[in-house]
Amino acid sequence: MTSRTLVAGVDSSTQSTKVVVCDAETGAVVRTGRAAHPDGTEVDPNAWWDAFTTASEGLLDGVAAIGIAGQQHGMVTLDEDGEIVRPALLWNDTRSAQAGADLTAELGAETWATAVGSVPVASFTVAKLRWLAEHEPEHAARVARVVLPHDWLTWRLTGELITDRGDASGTGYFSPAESAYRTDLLKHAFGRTPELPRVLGPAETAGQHNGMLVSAGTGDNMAAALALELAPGDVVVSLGTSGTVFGVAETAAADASGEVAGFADATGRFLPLACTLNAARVLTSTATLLGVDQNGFDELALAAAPGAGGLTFLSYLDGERTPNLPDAKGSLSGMTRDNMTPQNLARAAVEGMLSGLAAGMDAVRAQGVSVGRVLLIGGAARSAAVQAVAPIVFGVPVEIPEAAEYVAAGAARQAAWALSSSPEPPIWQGKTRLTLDEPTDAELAEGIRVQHRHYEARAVQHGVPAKTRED
Ligand SMILES: Nc1ncnc2c1ncn2[C@@H]1O[C@H](COP(=O)(O)OP(=O)(O)O)[C@@H](O)[C@H]1O
Ligand SMILES: O=C(CO)[C@@H](O)[C@H](O)COP(=O)(O)O
Repeated sequence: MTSRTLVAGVDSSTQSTKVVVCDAETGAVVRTGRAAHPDGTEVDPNAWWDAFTTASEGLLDGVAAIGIAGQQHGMVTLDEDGEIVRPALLWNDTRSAQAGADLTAELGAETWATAVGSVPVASFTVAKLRWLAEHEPEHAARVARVVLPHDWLTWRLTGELITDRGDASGTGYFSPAESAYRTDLLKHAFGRTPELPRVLGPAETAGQHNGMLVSAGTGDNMAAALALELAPGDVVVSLGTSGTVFGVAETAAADASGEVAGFADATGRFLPLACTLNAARVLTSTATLLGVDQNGFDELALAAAPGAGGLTFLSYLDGERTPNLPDAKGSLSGMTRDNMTPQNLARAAVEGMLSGLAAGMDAVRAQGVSVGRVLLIGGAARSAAVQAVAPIVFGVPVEIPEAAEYVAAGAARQAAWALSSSPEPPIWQGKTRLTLDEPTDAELAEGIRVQHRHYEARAVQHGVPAKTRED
């Protein structure tokens, strides 16, 4: 009997760590594990290590290589001794909104987009570092190294300060087009240049851990793209804590409007991406309000007619990133005595959350990404209501890849690639995909999108620009 080679992939995302162990040749999943992260937008990185240890317990025997994918942008600061200076500020922590606005005003949106592919809103590491320099100078003074969540976990495994193009492209001080750090921009934001992790190529090796090869790792969205083997016309919509829309591109994006982040991917190409702060948790919060569980929520939403009787839910429950309204609050509009039902509210939550992503899809499309079909992934893609509403709101065919942890699978595929020393990632067996029913009433579908855009435009018009806020 020939023994098969095993590889592991880790997804250290906002709410949890997931680990998958796969057959390196076929990609077949043989073991999985999971552990929760603490809530909150600032987290001690040691909690991610603990979650990784718990989630991977008993899974890694006989594994030849491992790759780590992580939530993007989080600011992990280390001192001279490698100690954590302060809890990491996560991608969804909006206290750095003013810093992002200031950086944009100081150099101009066009300059940032050209230099690093993105305009620095609150999520970007560069804005968080500016916030640290301004608000916690005693912590800033201790910072000797700045890394991202996946870099920190890779460092814990290997002792090497390593990153990859994909995750580095979310810092705001790395040029995806040039594949090089822009330390001038880091210095501009932070006042000096702490040590940064070395950027590896897609199939390079970061080091070793307990006899396993450790690959470069990457950001969670880049890992999902690697797992899904995106073809031209494929656009992913991921419904986790964040909502993201992205496709693979051959050239770097530079959107000075700031709606699309011009990231690099994990294969040497590019990953234009729009991100919202409000996805799966819009549904869970609304379910809690309605006193139902996820299945009960789906039943309610599916019992309402498309359009939710005219209710429009602008789901900015955690502020918003796209559009850039860090201080926005959610709103429910169009209420009448007739339409205020639990069914319509549940439906409006699904339609509102997905409409925000449809707007992101328009922005990604405007960057030259063709949208032939949507691949829907992430925790909330499991929702029957989401599956019913997504084809209506997106207006293109929607497929649900076979239930799987795509971020962790992408990290595992990267590990298999690093192990193979081949120029291309291994070809893994195609996963089956469920094609969702397409809408029959295009006019109604357009009505939902138009209504959402109307309220979104109003929110943008009345939104408080970061530069006029009082901290
Ligand atoms: N059937 C479902 N309906 C709606 N939401 C769901 C469902 N299953 C899981 N979720 C939600 O998905 C989220 C987790 O998704 P995940 O993609 O793992 O997030 P992240 O990667 O940000 O940690 C949680 O908020 C969870 O409540
Ligand atoms: O900030 C972004 C993308 O730019 C987020 O997508 C984070 O990478 C967090 O991802 P999830 O935990 O929601 O998957």
